[in-house]
Amino acid sequence: MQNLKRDYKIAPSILSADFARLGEEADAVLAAGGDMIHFDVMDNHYVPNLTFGPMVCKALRQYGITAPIDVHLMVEPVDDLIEQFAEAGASYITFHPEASRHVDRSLQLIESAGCKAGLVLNPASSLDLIKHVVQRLDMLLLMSVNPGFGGQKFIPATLDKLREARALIDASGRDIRLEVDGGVNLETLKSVAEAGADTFVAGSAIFNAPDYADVIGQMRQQLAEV
Ligand SMILES: O=C(CO)[C@H](O)[C@H](O)COP(=O)(O)O
Ligand SMILES: [Fe+2]
Repeated sequence: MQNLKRDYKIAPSILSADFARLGEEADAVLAAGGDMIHFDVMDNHYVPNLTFGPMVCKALRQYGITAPIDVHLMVEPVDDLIEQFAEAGASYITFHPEASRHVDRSLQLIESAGCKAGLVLNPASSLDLIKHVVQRLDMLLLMSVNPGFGGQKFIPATLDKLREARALIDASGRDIRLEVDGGVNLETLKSVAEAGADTFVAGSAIFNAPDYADVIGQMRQQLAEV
């Protein structure tokens, strides 16, 4: 057992929630122990699926959600949506570097809009992509599935990449959250935490369970053992 003593955060992805009752669902996962809402924005262009935009983020804030909202942009281009999401109440805004022509500029736009900034790397994308912008990052999100859909199987090569990312983050001297997204469940969570992640997106593992508090409680239990 390692004792890493990280500040672990669980980020339920509302991609797997009942969209007809989104406010109640967001409330329920937070009451069940979730730390932040993971908000997957898909444009049917960068990824082959279509979800929701800033109006829905704003509606969640107006409904009374005060927890951080972690906006994962799977859109191309990126910049036009940054200000809109900041105004809609986003806390973190992360994007895929391949989807922005000027990655450093997009990161600066997020910071100037008053949000925490992050990059998202697909399974085949190299960690070299963060090398020259690491001092602008508040979050690095490693995809452990190809983006576009919930309920996919965790790609095991992510574990080595997480270990490398953890070393890069520790060497940077910055407080950067290392988030993992895709196929995180009670079978994969512990190995992901041991590999260095501190923030865990889970959609289907939580929303497809009959009792959100029970599954989040089991996740916390596993994290306490890392
Ligand atoms: O970004 C995503 C997909 O592109 C989702 O956040 C992710 O897939 C969560 O779903 P699950 O936990 O069911 O894998
Ligand atoms: Fe996501």
